[in-house]
Parts: sequence; C-alpha cells; structure tokens
Amino acid sequence: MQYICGSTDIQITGESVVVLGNFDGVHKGHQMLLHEAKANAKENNLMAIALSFYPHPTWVLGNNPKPLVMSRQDRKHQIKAEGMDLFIEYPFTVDFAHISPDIFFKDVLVDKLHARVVVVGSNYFFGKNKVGNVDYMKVLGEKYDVEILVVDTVKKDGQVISSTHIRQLISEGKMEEAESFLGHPYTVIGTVVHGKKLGRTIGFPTINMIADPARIHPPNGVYATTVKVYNHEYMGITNVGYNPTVGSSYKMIETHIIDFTGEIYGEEVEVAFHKFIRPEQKFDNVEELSKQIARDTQTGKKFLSTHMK
Ligand SMILES: Cc1cc2nc3c(=O)[nH]c(=O)nc-3n(C[C@H](O)[C@H](O)[C@H](O)COP(=O)(O)O)c2cc1C
Ligand SMILES: Nc1ncnc2c1ncn2[C@@H]1O[C@H](COP(=O)(O)OP(=O)(O)O)[C@@H](O)[C@H]1O
Repeated sequence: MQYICGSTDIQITGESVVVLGNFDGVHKGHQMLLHEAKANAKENNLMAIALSFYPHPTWVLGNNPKPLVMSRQDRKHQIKAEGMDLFIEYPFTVDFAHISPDIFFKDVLVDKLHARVVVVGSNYFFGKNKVGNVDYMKVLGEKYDVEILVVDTVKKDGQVISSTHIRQLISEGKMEEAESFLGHPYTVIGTVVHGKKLGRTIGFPTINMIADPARIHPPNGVYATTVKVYNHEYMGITNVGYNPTVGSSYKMIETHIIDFTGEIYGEEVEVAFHKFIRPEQKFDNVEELSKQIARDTQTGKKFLSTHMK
C-alpha cells in the first residue's frame, strides 16, 4: 500500500475509487465501506484510495477533541489490511475546514485523485460546518460525472456501529463488547520503556508503556490481555493507571507477560485488551500487591485459556 501524509500536493496517475472517512478504530462499519471500495476498484480496474485526515478534525477545531480509539500507526496498519492501494492522511487545518463542499469535491476528489467513484456512509457530512451531506454529494457527483456509492450504516443488535459508541464502551471497561463492535480488540502498540525495576523483585516483571494522552483508555485497573512480541503471541496481565502503591507520575500501561522470560526494552510490542478484571488499588505494601498480582494472573490465565483460540 502506498501512503501519503503531510502534503496537499498530491497528483495520482490513473483513476480511482475514493472511500472517505476518519476511520478511527477501523470498526466493522468502516470495514464494510473499505470492502465496498476495494470490490468496486477491482471490478472497474481502478485504484482503491482511502482518504482520511490528520490530525483528527476535532483536535484542530478544538472545543471538544475526541480521544482516539486507535493510534495513527494502527489505523494505517488496519487500512492496509483491508487491501487499499493508497492511504492518504490529508492535512487537516483550520483553513481546510473552511473549504466549501464544492471546492473539496472538485479540488481534492476530482482534480487530485481523479475519482470515478466515491464511497461514503449514509451519515457522512463534509465541507465547511459539515454542510455537505450525501444528497449534496450526489449533486456534485452528477456535475463532475463521479458515481457516489452510499453504504448504509452498519448495525449490531440494533445499535449503529460508530466510533463514538465504541469510545463509550472502552471508557466503561466493556472490552468484550468493544471488541465485538470493532471486529478486533482494543490494542496498544508501543515501545517498552524502563520503569522502577521493582517488578522483577516482586516476581512480576512488567513491560512498561506510557499511555498516549491522545487516546481513549479503559478505566484504571487490571485486564486480561494478549501480547505480541517478535510476532509471537503470549497471554498477559495488564495494569492501566498510576500504580498508587509505589506511585508513578505518568499514566502507565504495564504488562506481565505470562510464561515469558527475556529482555525486551526498546522493542515494539502490541497489547490487546480482552477483559476487565478489577479496578486499580492502593496496597499497604508490595508483598500484598505481589500476592494480588499472582491472583490476577490466575484469573487472567483462566479467562484467556477458555476464551481465546
Ligand atoms: C497485573 C498487575 C496488577 C497491578 N495492580 C496494581 C494495583 O492494583 N495497584 C498498584 O499500585 N499497582 C499495581 N500494579 C503495578 C505495580 O505497582 C508495578 O507493576 C510494579 O510497581 C512494578 O513497577 P516497575 O515496572 O516500574 O518496576 C499492577 C501490575 C500488574 C502487572
Ligand atoms: N514475563 C515478563 N513480562 C514482562 N517483562 C519481562 C518478563 N520477563 C522479562 N521481562 C523483562 O523485564 C523487564 C521488566 O522488569 P521490571 O523489573 O518490571 O523493570 P521495569 O521497571 O524497567 O519495567 C521488561 O521490560 C522485560 O525486558
């Protein structure tokens, strides 16, 4: 997959199907859109382009920035997995936000991307103050001879699948439900950093990652997780929070990898969250904490061995 970011100076060769969206989470609804775009591109021998924005518009327009379901890197990874030929993170600026739907359509979709087909969800809005809706996009499509393919919002158990709903589920620690809407678990990818070196002394070394403030996090507490290290998957038990027993100034994501030994500082790891186990607690001493982590490990292991393939 080709990838373009940080530039508005884009000129592609050939013609394309463009699927539009922020794709935060690349959830089951997004997957349906991307699938339609891919199928259409294949049928018509066009390039399949996913067009998103970076930063997320709510971070630029400001009064209510949305914490993101997914990291930028993971979004790209998932869009690639959906078979797109090109992923564009178009720079989202205050000036760009003031562009009318007509200019966006003509300048970006027609002139830069040579769109023959545009795929959008039925609740898609675009252009200044989101004045452009799907009906208006169809008017522009007629004008520039671009087919507009509208995909109905995907529902699950009567609930529209949306990034907003998934954010809510994650913020309530409902990881299994979030996973069923996402089509994949809530995941944190990051580099292992050094901590207080206390974990190993209490029998539970942990890989430490700093929680990304731009993202939504499940409530502080302990979770059954799976961990990918060097392309191998292990069971894990993860604490999210500030470690009140020993105290940490940053919100941390710390994982003890079950049945693993090895030194992996600086390595990239992927932690997927499957189930909330208990809230974070302050213990009187590290012995009590260590005993509780041993119990958490057993709880996590039991859950993971019955629920994971
Ligand atoms: C499964 C698990 C559960 C944890 N639960 C708590 C907790 O409830 N309260 C707390 O203060 N710290 C908790 N911790 C974090 C420990 O305080 C931390 O891992 C330990 O201090 C080691 O820190 P270090 O990696 O910086 O050496 C937990 C860690 C793990 C792996
Ligand atoms: N089972 C394991 N789970 C997590 N980390 C492990 C494990 N075995 C060895 N390690 C290593 O130990 C380090 C964590 O040890 P710890 O004493 O908690 O130090 P720190 O405070 O720097 O995280 C990890 O970064 C990793 O390199």
